Amino acid sequence: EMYTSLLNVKQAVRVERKLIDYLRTYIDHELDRLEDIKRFYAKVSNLHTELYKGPAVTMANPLVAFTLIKRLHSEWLNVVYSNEALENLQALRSSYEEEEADLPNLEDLQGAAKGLMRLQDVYALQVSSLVRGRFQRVTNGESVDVYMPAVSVQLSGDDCFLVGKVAYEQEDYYHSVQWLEESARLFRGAGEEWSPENEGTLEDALDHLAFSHFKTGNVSYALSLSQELLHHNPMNGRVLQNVKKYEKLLVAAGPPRGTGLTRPSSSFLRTRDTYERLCRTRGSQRRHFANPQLFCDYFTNNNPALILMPAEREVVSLQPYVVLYHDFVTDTEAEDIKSLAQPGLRRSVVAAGEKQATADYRISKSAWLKGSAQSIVGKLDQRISLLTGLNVKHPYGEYLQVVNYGIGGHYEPHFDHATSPSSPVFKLKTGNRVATFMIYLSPVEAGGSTAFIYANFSVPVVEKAAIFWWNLHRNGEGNDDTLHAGCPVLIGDKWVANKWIHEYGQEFQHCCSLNPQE
Ligand SMILES: O=C(O)CCC(=O)C(=O)O
Ligand SMILES: [Fe+2]
Repeated sequence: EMYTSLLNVKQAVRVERKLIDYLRTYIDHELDRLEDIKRFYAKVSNLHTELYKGPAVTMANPLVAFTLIKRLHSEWLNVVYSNEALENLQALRSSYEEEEADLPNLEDLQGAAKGLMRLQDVYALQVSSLVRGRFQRVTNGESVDVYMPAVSVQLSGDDCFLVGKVAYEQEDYYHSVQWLEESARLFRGAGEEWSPENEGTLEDALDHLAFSHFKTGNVSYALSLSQELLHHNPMNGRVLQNVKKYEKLLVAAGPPRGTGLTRPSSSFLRTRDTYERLCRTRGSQRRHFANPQLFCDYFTNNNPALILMPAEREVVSLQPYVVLYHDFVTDTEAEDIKSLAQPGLRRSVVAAGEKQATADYRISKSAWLKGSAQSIVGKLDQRISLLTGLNVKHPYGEYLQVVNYGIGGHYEPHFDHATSPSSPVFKLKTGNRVATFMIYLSPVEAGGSTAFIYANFSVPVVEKAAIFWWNLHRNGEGNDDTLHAGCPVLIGDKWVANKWIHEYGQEFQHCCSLNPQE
């Protein structure tokens, strides 16, 4: 599950570097082999142009006759049946196989492709721009850059084919049409040139594209693509059948209907539009001047420990109550926390009934850090306690959960608190998650904001800052306004750390109330 954490993707670079070395060795050996063959070729052809001009004369020489017979009996055989090519290839393959455990698998490829399609959707990116290495969306009929990458990578026809095929296999023709269209265009542009690394061909792209169009109701386009395919391969029986079928359908159906290209439905359609709007606009926070109750200050919480080093507090929202503490951690602390977490990173899970399971709606890896009182984790606990006035010691606070997002990594709208009595949140026997304290351990170049769906605002990632909110009303009921999400990371390597604080242990710090409004 390499695609679920950018850290693992970075590690994959090292594997490819080794493969490059293996391929260099292979090429060198093959070049040596070809040199040897060329030398033999030159030797024999020289003999024929120089020595054998008058055969009767030359063969009278027993040495010439002997070497001819020897060559024909053994030298040619050794050259033609040489095992060297196979040995070279086998050496390459066995080196490659040594790295196999560290190579991405099919699930990784599919996960990465789905990540690209997620970014396409959430940020309304144009596929035709993406394949040119640009992150653009159409606004008022014009392509505008959402982000300008420092390095731009173009996609090949085969790259697009693979993304399109992942969509196609999920019967998601909305995406397969767009990606296969680009694939066919790029394959056409590349001409008939064959590349050994490719998985698909123009024919494959046309085949999948035609069927995708047929499935979305565009029969006439499906027909013309199939005809184009037959032009390249007139003997493809299946496509010949399809052409007949499409022609019949077109006669029967009369003039074409509008085609139905709609995005596949998801589990959270109701909040999807708001979620995506909040992710797209970095400036979707409310304006401070619009509400004087939203302010910035230096906060000490009346605690002597904070008087000399007050926290820079920014009240972001009142309902739900959300605050940002700027510069909550130092660069070194953030780096240390990330390194401590690295060995323990595992695919993130979500509550599924009483159990926990992986899900497409949360793409990241996470690790739990216990840490003693003297450790960095302990120091952060202390600082969280000072700021929030809450008891964060285990089991009143959960261990620190460090999260690293993957390709298009995200966490769709959810509550941090348990919404069912059977939730694993209650395993600690310290009640529900009353509050969330989340630290942004890295900057993110684009995307990755934290969006509050019902409250209608989003907070962009602020490196080294921490965000805090109450999940429960004072009467213990969950506050629905805290429905929130981690937007897909467009560009960057996003790391956060979650500290979830429970109800118990706070009796003197955070008083209960029966008023459901508080
Ligand atoms: O990464 C984010 O911005 C939000 C993460 C989150 O909500 C969570 O981990 O529960
Ligand atoms: Fe959350």
